[in-house]
Amino acid sequence: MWNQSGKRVVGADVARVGEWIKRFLDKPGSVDLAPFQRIVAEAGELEGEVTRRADLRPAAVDPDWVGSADFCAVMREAARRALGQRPYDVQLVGMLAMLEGHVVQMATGEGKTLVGALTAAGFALRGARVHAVSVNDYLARRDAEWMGPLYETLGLTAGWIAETSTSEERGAAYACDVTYGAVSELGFDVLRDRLCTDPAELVVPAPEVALVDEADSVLVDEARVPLVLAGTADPGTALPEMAALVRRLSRGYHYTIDEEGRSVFLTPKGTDTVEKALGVDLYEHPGVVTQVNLALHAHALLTRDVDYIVRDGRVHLINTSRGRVAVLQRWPDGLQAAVEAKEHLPASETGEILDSLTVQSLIRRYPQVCGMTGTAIAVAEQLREFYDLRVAVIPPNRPCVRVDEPDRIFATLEDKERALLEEIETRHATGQPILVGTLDVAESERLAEALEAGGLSAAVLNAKNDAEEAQIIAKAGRRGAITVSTQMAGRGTDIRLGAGDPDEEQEVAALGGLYVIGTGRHESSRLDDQLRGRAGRQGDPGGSVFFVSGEDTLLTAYAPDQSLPAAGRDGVVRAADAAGLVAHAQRVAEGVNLEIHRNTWRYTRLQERQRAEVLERRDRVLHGDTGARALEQACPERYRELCETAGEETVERAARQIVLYHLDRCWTEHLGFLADLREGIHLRALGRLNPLDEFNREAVPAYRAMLDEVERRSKETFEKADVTRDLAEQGLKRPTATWTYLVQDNPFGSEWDRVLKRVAGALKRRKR
Ligand SMILES: Nc1ncnc2c1ncn2[C@@H]1O[C@H](COP(=O)(O)OP(=O)(O)OP(=O)(O)O)[C@@H](O)[C@H]1O
Repeated sequence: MWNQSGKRVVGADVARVGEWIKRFLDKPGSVDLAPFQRIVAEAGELEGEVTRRADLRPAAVDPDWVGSADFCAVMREAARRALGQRPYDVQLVGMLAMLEGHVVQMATGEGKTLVGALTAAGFALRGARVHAVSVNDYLARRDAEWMGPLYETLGLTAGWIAETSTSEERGAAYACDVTYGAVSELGFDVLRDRLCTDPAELVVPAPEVALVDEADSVLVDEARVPLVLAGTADPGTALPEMAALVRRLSRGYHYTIDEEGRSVFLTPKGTDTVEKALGVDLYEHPGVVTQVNLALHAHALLTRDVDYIVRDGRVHLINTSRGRVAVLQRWPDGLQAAVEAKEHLPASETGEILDSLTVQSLIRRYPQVCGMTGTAIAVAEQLREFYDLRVAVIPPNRPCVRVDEPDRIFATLEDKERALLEEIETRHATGQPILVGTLDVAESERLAEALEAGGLSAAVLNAKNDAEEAQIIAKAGRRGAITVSTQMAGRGTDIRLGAGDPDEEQEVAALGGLYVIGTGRHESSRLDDQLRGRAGRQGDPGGSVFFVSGEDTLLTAYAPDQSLPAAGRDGVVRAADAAGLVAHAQRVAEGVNLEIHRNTWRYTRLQERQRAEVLERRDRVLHGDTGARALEQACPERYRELCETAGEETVERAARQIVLYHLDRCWTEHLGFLADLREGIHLRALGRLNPLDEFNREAVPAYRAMLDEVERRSKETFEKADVTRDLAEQGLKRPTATWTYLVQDNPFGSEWDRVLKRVAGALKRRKR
């Protein structure tokens, strides 16, 4: 990974050399661009001739034409005519790399929206249906509308879906050549289709091409997030008395928290206090232990304004890598109800999980995947491991001349914060616009207050006010602006120097452009790079620096046994190996997250295979007469008899309904079984058995048994049902209301890890 810290770029030439070295270092994971560059150079020669063509799209598109020099020249001309933007050579190179099925890395402000649209158009011209996977509804709509004229010029159609879209609107959007939609919406539609009993109700067409925006965030950071379809909603279990009880406990005395802040354990003293308060022996009441643990997790490990905010009487989770409210997300395992109880709120609804699908599995359904992002190289190995994708690093249109300063490292948080305020004050006095990236909402508010107290006013952009985002961002590049923001990995954050005013732009450029200050290194170097990338877009001048302290969570959690070299009197740590320690902590954090990803994937892989097989069966039943043939074979007498009285068509329709009902019902039960199995699998690990092997050993026969059960129940129903009457009234009642949500990544590591720690903690206690 190219380490930004310590890199000083002083001019365009150095930047070019830097790019070359970067390409060399990145070689193992990145795609060779030379063939694409040759095609684009050839396209340049065709430009004059193509501009004279009246109709750009050839009468019949030969799939091989897509990707040729003539095709590139046509796409360039189409963008110029439709949008008034002539794609740069690097944008065409990016398009060709995506058409080959790669993930392209292009820096902030390089025009990825246009590259994505050109690529989508290319796939569509080849005759494929494209789903442009966005990160939110706003961007899905914005990009579809913004790029609409380009598609039109090429004789193609584009549509978008959002949370509020009706089923007709969805149907119309999916009928387009290119459909833009947030990853969650695309997934929810797939899940909802899962319950259809009439082929006419299906909304999502067969997956063909997924073009993923912010590919690292969707394909890696959010890959583990399960999208859930639930039915028959019930209120969750509220635990106000547990919340009240744990509120009285003190850290260190009643409970301890592990170094990474992922687990919390009751001390023997804490166990006594809880047992006395509840009047039960915890060891004999595992259900109560779970409730206490959930309440304790909510109390001690989840912090308001860091992990979530409370707005309009509800808990809203914060997506820490985006610094925004994670719409529709919930925590798993009753943790949601525990946090609601902690905040004195009524428990929100839960429901029986009818089906679920991880983002990774959703994307892997598509035979062709490509993507784009500002930071892909750092996750090149994961993209290859989990999706078999390669990364193409596209050079910027104009070399980046941003100055990335080495980290400023301090012994204590206090020293760091003092120096940070001084730096902001000094820079601000020159008029240079400053963007301060904080690690969480609480910090952004604290900093804005401290600045205010010092007579400086800052615009604050965080998960609490993301609706005003565009306006705040529009002003962030103005002379003298101070903007304090939580992580803004989200697209659409284009900070223009001087906010579009040419005179002010010159003035701000002369002051050094936008200066980005990070108040701490993130757990992932990609997030650091994304923050830096806000400055120096399209060859603008700019600078960036991170302030780090030995008391930052990154260091205390991931390098707890190592301490920073001694600081000078001013609190600054100058020794060269300090930067190495910070980088080490970040690598450990990245390693831990990768391991969690791998572990989750290992467990979900089998479930996903089973799911795919069940869906295949379901499809055969839904679209054909497989259900009827199976029942005819299982109960020939009954089948013949019913055909005679009710007619073959009615019997076939009823058979379809019966088999689909039991298949869906049994799958839901099987999912519940797998969840319980996984929850309990830790006990095998204590018996020195490999939990994953054990999980698979049980999950496979359970799946076969489930299929037999579908057959048995279908036969039983068929034997006694009155096929001429409504089957729902005869017990085949489907959930009347379904709802969808995402399960927020377990903040405490893998389920297994957490439960194992809990059990080990309990055993340790008992041994004393
Ligand atoms: N070929 C072009 N000619 C002129 N302007 C362009 C061209 N391509 C893109 N732009 C403009 O550059 C700006 C940035 O584009 P866009 O928002 O797509 O960048 P991005 O790479 O997606 O950045 P981010 O990572 O912040 O989302 C937009 O205002 C867009 O109109």
